[in-house]
Amino acid sequence: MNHEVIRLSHISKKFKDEPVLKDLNASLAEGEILGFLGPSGAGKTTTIKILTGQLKPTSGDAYILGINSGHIDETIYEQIGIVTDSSGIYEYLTVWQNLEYFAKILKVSKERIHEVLHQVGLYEHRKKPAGKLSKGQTQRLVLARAVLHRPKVLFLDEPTSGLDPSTALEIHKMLFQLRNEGMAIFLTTHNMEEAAKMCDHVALLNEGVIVEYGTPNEICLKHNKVKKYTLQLSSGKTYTLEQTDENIKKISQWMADDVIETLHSCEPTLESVFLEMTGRELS
Ligand SMILES: Nc1ncnc2c1ncn2[C@@H]1O[C@H](COP(=O)(O)OP(=O)(O)OP(=O)(O)O)[C@@H](O)[C@H]1O
Repeated sequence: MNHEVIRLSHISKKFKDEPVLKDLNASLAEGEILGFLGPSGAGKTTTIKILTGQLKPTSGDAYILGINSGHIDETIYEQIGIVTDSSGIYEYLTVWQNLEYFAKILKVSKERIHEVLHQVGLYEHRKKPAGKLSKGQTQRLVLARAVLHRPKVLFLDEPTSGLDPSTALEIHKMLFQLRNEGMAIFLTTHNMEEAAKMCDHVALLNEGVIVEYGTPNEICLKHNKVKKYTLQLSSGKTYTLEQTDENIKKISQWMADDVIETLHSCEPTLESVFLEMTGRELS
């Protein structure tokens, strides 16, 4: 079994008297991606801040690399990488100079800068001022900086938010590669499709409560109580039917009459599970 690198144990957080996180429990092992999914204001960033020692929980314990996050010192930053909105990139420095600056602080070799620039596909752009990069390229530079020192744990707050689908796909490929190298990735998103594709485990967070936790497949199967089918007939009409005795007879008759063009089962998605459990859409 893979080594556990993060544990949230009964974490609650209040700002003044306002409860923002309520009794969160979750864990992340090396070589895995954990997705924290929830709409704006659900408490995702607050959870990252607690895990990285930037905020103290009101109750409960958070552990990172075996250390209680309330007792970590700055040496922990040698082992973690954090990517949030505030990119911390210097616009007037080139791509290379930006990484060189952080490499000095983190005592990372020049060879590693070359390696990471190739990995994120920015080697050709290394002499460009960071301020002239596209949004997707900037995001890749931020990611390059965060993984420069080969952290054991990487925190990503909405890594593909606002990116076009093909750039988002490139970021996904990079994250898979990093995960396969053994990095543990804690990812927040409100993109359920991204989560279903990327994450080994997901926590569905609503108003500070984890309403569902497991692998995306486990969660969808658990909510696949009423089986449904969509059909398109040769007349062009489409139907979504629940699996009842009456509908099975209807479908069998259409089959016998050879009037079915397409027939699919409709399994729940993380999006539909979230809607079912909370009555609200994610995005
Ligand atoms: N320092 C703070 N003081 C008071 N309230 C705060 C503070 N930080 C966050 N909050 C509140 O806590 C709640 C959760 O915020 P958080 O930033 O964790 O949400 P989020 O899920 O990351 O949202 P988003 O997807 O918009 O980034 C929000 O209602 C927010 O207003």
